[in-house]
Amino acid sequence: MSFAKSSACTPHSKPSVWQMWQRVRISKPLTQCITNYVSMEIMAATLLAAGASPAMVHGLDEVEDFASISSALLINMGTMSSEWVASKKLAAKQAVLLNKPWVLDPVGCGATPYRTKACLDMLHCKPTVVRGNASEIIALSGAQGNVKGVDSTAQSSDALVHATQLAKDFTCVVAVSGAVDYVTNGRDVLEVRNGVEMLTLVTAAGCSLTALVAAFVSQSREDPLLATAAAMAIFGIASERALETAAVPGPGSLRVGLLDQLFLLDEETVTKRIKIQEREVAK
Ligand SMILES: Nc1ncnc2c1ncn2[C@@H]1O[C@H](COP(=O)(O)OP(=O)(O)O)[C@@H](O)[C@H]1O
Ligand SMILES: Cc1ncsc1CCOP(=O)(O)O
Ligand SMILES: [Mg+2]
Repeated sequence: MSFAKSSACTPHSKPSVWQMWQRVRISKPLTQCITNYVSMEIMAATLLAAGASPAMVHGLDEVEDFASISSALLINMGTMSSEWVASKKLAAKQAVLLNKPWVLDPVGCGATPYRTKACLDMLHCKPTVVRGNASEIIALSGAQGNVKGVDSTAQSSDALVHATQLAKDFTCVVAVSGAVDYVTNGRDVLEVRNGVEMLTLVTAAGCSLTALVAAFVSQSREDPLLATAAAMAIFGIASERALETAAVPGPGSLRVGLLDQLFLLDEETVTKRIKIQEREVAK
């Protein structure tokens, strides 16, 4: 199945990527982000530009109540301490209790034993989706990876087998980003080929992407696999347009342009550029 030209939707077909995005733009889901100090501003800006309503709320005394009123929850392991981890567990538990989706970004998993254990603990709190770079997903699966802090040293294709196993073991969707993004529920695999390599030089680009996934998934509960791929494709297309239109083709302009393009992208551009394909896997 290719989604390249499939913007139309009949009563019996899946909603298109564009339609999934419009649900976000229309509903403006309140998206609670328990994230890291680096990403807070760009993540909030990304969600706003794409049509969602972000709130960066991580205080232990408040997270549970905030999770109750939010439509989506993003939990990011970037700059953590034991109090933050306690907040994350409380919020995730509340989301699960209220049947709300939550999305995990295991930033830097594998870098230290403390971080790896904290990410694993969160994985046991039943995320709807996990999105990480290749090194993080490999480490999360328990395999020995080559980790360099929060950056990946592996190819996304190397992490696909680990992503698939994690998705099966934890009954969730797992997305690995990279030159090709892979999104799997343990059985089906979608490949997303949108995006630009320079995103790896924009700090918290991946963090922001994961928050966007949370917003998309909250409005397309029936298909978290496609909703995750949709968010990744939209983010990738916006980055392509941002780099093409930048006065200075560097990470600074890409960062700003990405926000502008998330605001400006229209259906024709998305339909023309989208590169989501179902990967053929032996079943
Ligand atoms: N080599 C690449 N070519 C194109 N896009 C890439 C490449 N590497 C990463 N990306 C994109 O950059 C964004 C962030 O992914 P990544 O760098 O893997 O995550 P993180 O920032 O968490 O390490 C994603 O949209 C991904 O598709
Ligand atoms: C640099 C850094 N250090 C701790 S969190 C963080 C941001 C990581 O962002 P991303 O995972 O999107 O590259
Ligand atoms: Mg990351």
